[in-house]
Amino acid sequence: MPANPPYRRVLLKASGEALMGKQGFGIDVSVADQVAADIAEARALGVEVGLVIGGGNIFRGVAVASAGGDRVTGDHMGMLATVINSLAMRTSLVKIGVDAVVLSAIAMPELCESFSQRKATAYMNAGKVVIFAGGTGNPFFTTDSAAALRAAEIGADALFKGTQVDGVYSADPKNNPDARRYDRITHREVLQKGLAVMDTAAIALARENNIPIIVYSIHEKGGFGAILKGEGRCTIVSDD
Ligand SMILES: Nc1ncnc2c1ncn2[C@@H]1O[C@H](COP(=O)(O)OP(=O)(O)O)[C@@H](O)[C@H]1O
Ligand SMILES: O=c1ccn([C@@H]2O[C@H](COP(=O)(O)OP(=O)(O)O)[C@@H](O)[C@H]2O)c(=O)[nH]1
Repeated sequence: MPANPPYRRVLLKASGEALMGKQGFGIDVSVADQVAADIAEARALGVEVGLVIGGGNIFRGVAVASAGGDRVTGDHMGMLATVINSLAMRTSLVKIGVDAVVLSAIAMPELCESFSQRKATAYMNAGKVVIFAGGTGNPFFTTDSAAALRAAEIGADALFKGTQVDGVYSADPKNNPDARRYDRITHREVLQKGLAVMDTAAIALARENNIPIIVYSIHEKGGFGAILKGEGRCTIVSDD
């Protein structure tokens, strides 16, 4: 283990879709437990962790819109899905002794505290894992954008995107067997080439705030810790 992992504070965006495991819907507790174990490993390395979890395993707003319904209501439903996932992640973390708190962009005081930047920073300084629920609190955004926003607000050194694939490719690797994986690429190139691993608003916000993005597979057990130790498989998106 290096004496000083290169990142002191990171924001992890974990795919909601990954949380359903092989079930096709909802939460596979064994996946939530694995993500929690990976976060515990990062904490043991001395890295402070903020977490944004998606909602795609339960609901996406576009599903309502494409069925002829109201997109804003659909997005509200999607944001509520992220609260459900956040509560599940808190449970998985607390049960292995990791102190974690959920802060929601949408007030629901009976369930969790409301988000404020000052509260989030104070909890992180105190060593808690802060789980940011409810996305940005606004429709027409995604949890990728929420992750970039919260990363900037808490002064994260890096934004980790734990997703279904192990990095940024020249084309979507799910449909293109010939797609090549990048070890490094700049934010600008990802935007210019239209590489759709993360939404453009999130990449632009990270770029404006000089936050590198590390894309890796959330399914790789111990993958998060390995990258923090400078060993894992990933793509680093950075303008340096
Ligand atoms: N150029 C690319 N490189 C890597 N993945 C890509 C690329 N283009 C599209 N993708 C797809 O983007 C997906 C990740 O984005 P997203 O659906 O937002 O996942 P998440 O559930 O992590 O939010 C990957 O599963 C991959 O299939
Ligand atoms: O700031 C936000 C974040 C999320 N969402 C809604 O919540 C859903 C779930 O989030 P996302 O699709 O980003 O989840 P993931 O792909 O990571 O599972 C989205 O589809 C949107 O409908 C939203 O409206 N505003």
